[in-house]
Formats: sequence, C-alpha cells, structure tokens
Amino acid sequence: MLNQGGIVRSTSQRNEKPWTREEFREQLIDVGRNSYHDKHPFHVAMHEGVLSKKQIKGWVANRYYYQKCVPIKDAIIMSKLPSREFRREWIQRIIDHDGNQEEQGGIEAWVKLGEAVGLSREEILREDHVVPAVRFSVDAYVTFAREKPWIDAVASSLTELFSPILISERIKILERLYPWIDSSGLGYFRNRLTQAPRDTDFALKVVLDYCQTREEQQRAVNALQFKCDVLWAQLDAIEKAYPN
Ligand SMILES: O=C(O)c1cc(C(=O)O)c2c(n1)C(=O)C(=O)c1cc(C(=O)O)[nH]c1-2
Repeated sequence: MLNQGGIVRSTSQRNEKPWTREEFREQLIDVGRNSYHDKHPFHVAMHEGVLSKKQIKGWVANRYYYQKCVPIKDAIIMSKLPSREFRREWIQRIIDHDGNQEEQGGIEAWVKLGEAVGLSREEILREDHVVPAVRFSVDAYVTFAREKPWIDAVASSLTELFSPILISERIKILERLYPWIDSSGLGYFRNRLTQAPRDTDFALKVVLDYCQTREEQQRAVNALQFKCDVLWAQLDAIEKAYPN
C-alpha cells in the first residue's frame, strides 16, 4: 500500500521566492495531511476495532524498536544542536523516553503496554518479534539524524504535530473496542498527549525561524515527508507480518 505523499522532492529551488512563514507552515501541515500514518490501512483497521489480538501484539512488539531508538536519535540531534539553549530543550525528549530517578520513562511505559496486551517483558526486550523491515525503517530514521544537517533532523521530528489527534483517538478506541487490553497499560499514550505538543512547539518554531530560503524550506518539507515514509513503512511491514 502506497501512501499519498505527492510532495515534490526536488531540491533545486534556489531561485524561487521563499514561502511566507504561514505558507511554509501550511506546506509542512500538508505533508501530514497527505501521508501521516493515521491513514495507513493498519491504523484504519485498528480504529475500526477489527484487529486481532495477534495483530495488536505484533504492532506493540514491533513498535518497541521505534520507542527504543527515538532517544538514540535525539541524542544524535542533541550533539549537533548549535547552542546550549537548544540542548536544554532537546534533552527533555531523552528523559521522557529513558526516564530518570523520579520517572520510569516512556520505554518502560511501552513495555508495560506490551505486558497489558499479553507479551512478556523478556520477549519485548529481546526483540523476538521485530521484523526486518521495521528494523530497517527505524534504523533509517536514526541514520538520517546522524548524516543530515541538524535542522533536517529537527524537521523530521515534526510528524508529532499530527500525533496528538491520532493518539487521543487511539486511547478511546483501545479502551472501547479492545477491552481485553488492561487500560493501565495505556499510560504511555496519555503521557504523549502533553509531551508531543510541547516538543513540537519548540521544533516548529526552530524550523520556521531557521529555514529562510525556499531551498531550506523545501529541505524541511522533504525531511518531514521522509519521516512520514519511515512511519508508513513500519506499518507496511507489520501489516504483512500479521495479516490476521
Ligand atoms: O503513536 C504514534 O502514532 C506516534 C507517532 C510519532 C510520530 O509521529 O513520529 C511518535 C510517537 N508516537 C511517539 O510515541 C514518540 O515518542 C515519538 C517521537 C518521535 C520523534 O520523531 O522524535 N515521534 C514520535
């Protein structure tokens, strides 16, 4: 299944007039409108309540690999940020996932979600169910952060502009249509509802401020499209691995 991304990927916009701040913001939003993973058939099926227990378990077990790698990519981005003010903002993302003395963090919360859907902690942590294409797509995201300029990596995180609507819907759907999931396991998603908007407020401002030429703006749009493709590819792989 292909996503609907119709974004022009050319980077030869040198002579074109920059978009206004508002136009640029709209271009970024358009990427999500066309190709965010809420439109993937696997997510659509989840929200229709028709996924089997095996499919939900497969999704949670595979997405563990994404959760585990997000703070690694954030540490890479942090190492490249141009100022301590920026690092001070970005470091919160790593703490959110890895936790600290007070909070267990998002990765632990994801493991709890895994247990709530019937996986054992050990099989999650050993990545027993992670399929190759999920691993490849997540690794591509980490590599993108490593190899591209920091502003591209920041732009690629902007898929989180679109996640709160999807996640708040998902919480209600999982509670209502998958009652066999222990709802205490949904804490991960509840936390994201405040973490994601805080993260994107900062990331969006930085991208809008830093990308001034049309070429820079187009690079940011392309980075966001790339990230949508990363998320889409994960679901393609999960859908294939768990057809029913
Ligand atoms: O459940 C989702 O649909 C979803 C989407 C995304 C996203 O849009 O990238 C993230 C998350 N969840 C998430 O939990 C998360 O921690 C996260 C970090 C990032 C990122 O790119 O830095 N995206 C996302």
